[in-house]
Amino acid sequence: MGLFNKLFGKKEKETLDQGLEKTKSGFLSKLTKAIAGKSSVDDEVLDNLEEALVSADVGIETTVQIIDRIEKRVAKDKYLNTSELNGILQQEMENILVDAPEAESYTFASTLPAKPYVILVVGVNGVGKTTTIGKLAYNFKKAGKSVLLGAADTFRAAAVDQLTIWSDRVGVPIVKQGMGADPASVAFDTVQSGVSKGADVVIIDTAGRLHNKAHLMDELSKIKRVIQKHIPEAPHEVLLVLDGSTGQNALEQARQFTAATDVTALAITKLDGTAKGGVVLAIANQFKIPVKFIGMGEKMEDLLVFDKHEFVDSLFSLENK
Ligand SMILES: Nc1nc2c(ncn2[C@@H]2O[C@H](COP(=O)(O)OP(=O)(O)OP(=O)(O)O)[C@@H](O)[C@H]2O)c(=O)[nH]1
Repeated sequence: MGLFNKLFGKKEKETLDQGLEKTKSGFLSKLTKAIAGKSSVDDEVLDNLEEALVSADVGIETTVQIIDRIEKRVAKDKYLNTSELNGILQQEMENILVDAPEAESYTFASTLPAKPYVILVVGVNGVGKTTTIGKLAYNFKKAGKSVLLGAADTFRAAAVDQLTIWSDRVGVPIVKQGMGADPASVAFDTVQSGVSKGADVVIIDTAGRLHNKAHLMDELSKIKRVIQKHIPEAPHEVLLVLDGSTGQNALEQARQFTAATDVTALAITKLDGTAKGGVVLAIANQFKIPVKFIGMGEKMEDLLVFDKHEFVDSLFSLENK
């Protein structure tokens, strides 16, 4: 994503490097062990690489694909030095990560493809959905955009309260109704207000109850239908928030949400402080949905626009600068 590289400054790289420390400490030590003292890429090297990837929660399926690609590129028993092999592994890990179609790529600062640009945020409770919405609002606002939030998670009073706290903290308006109100009605009001106020970005929070797929599907499609009464092309983004620290469980949530609605992008949170950062590769690869944002901490500044090159590069970098 050339578009994002410009925005990936020293500060972002530091946040990424620090946040991924746990993931890479396990990964890199196994990687080093896999290659150390080897003079050729034999089955043992490949087995050890496989172990390094699985231990970082890249998941069996994706790991096997990466190893297969490496095997195809590297003639068996051919000598490669450590940096050559690292380079190939790094490239193949990047290749696994899907890019958003050019038309759907955006940064906080770039001109958005629609006005208002409507982002519907989905995900189960506790994954960091509200925090991510707050961080998105902060970043868009900082880039000079007007933002409106919609509290369509009306199932729990706490969800509306929490979103209100973020709207105050960031200084952006919020549309809400009473607890138990119809989520679709809140979404309708929010988009209507966004249109009449000329907002650049409308971000709508939804309830993430997973106990019943049919229910989730109905609720999300109803929300979409009412939004489309105002803007037929909206929502422009359905952003699924997943908690990266739950590793393979996040994959299960992705499975359920992608079955219930058309998810267009992923935000993976809580990658700081977990050794399971490789799950980003597993999720992107398995669902072929681009990761657009990653959460690297609880503060407003801790949401990064995902850059696959920088992400993989960080997994391989030995020390924090
Ligand atoms: N370390 C870390 N914590 C995060 C991140 N994102 C969110 N959190 C924390 O995770 C917890 C849950 O976040 P919420 O935003 O409240 O989660 P939610 O999905 O909206 O859940 P409910 O509000 O319960 O519906 C909070 O304590 C956040 O501060 C992140 O990227 N890193």
